[in-house]
Amino acid sequence: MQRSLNRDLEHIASPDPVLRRVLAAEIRAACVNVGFFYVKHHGIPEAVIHAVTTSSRPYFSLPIATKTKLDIHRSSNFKGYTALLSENANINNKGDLHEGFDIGWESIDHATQPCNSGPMTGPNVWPEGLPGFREDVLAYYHAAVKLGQSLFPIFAAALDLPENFFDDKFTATGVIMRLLHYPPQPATPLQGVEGIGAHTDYECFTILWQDDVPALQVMNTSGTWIDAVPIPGCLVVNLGDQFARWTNDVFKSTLHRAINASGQERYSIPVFFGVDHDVKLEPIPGCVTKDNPAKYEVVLAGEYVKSRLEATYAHSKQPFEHGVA
Ligand SMILES: O=C(O)CCC(=O)C(=O)O
Ligand SMILES: [Fe+2]
Repeated sequence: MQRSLNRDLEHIASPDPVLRRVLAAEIRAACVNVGFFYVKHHGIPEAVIHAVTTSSRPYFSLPIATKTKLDIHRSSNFKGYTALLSENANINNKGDLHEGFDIGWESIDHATQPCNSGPMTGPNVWPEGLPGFREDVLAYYHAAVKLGQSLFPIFAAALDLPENFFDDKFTATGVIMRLLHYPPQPATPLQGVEGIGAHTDYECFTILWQDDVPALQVMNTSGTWIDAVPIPGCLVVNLGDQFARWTNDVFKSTLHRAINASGQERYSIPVFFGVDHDVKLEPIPGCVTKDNPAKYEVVLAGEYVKSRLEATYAHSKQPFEHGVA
């Protein structure tokens, strides 16, 4: 992915509307043409990133039996551990060569209760014996939520909407965060096994931290895979299908995949920004025109994400349904 797709968020909350409009125009160009961009000056403190990435490694080094105690199939709302090959982002593949740990909204201090996030409502599950793990993961989650909250007004401006358009549609209860670990795999992957198969994301947008091991690839409009190499100090932002449906494909949700052929372990952290579960994804004003007629049926945001998650994990569900695992 070109370095010209690097957006500087320094002025994201500037009181100067001209600076915010310049940023919105740059972000619009990336969203309409590519659906992927890098961000620098994103505001997530280096110490918060360091803590969560340092906590992620010992988590994945836990014995498999410890990790599968919290297997995502034991949860009714997609929380916990996903084992190697248990997710399958591309249904034509055989399973993804990564393992993960998924959480949803939770207050750091237990003081506030999350409001209803619809079908995904439910407590997070936390492994025992890793002091500081929950705190480090939640600190990153909340810092990422703050960044996502600051991006929504810019996306709104990029769509020629009032900057507060998403304010009553995003309370952060639909935000899912994953710690991911990709073991190395051969440079020519076995047929049907990639780190994560070609897919589009399900929510409005994703903020991705990746370590310095390259693996992520994005498909361009000619159907060629382009490397989205890690850039120090930058995060990747990509749009997902909630935004594509809502904007009638004015904003692009682009196919991407990861293949870790580096010979080293790779770690990444995507945070997926879904809007509140009861938001109807009806075409945003201005996105349906004579030349761009409505393409999608109207769906509820939370039901939509739930159905996509169910499809992703369906192929590894059986042993849990029959109580074997
Ligand atoms: O790990 C990565 O670089 C990409 C992860 C991803 O695409 C996803 O989890 O949806
Ligand atoms: Fe993705």
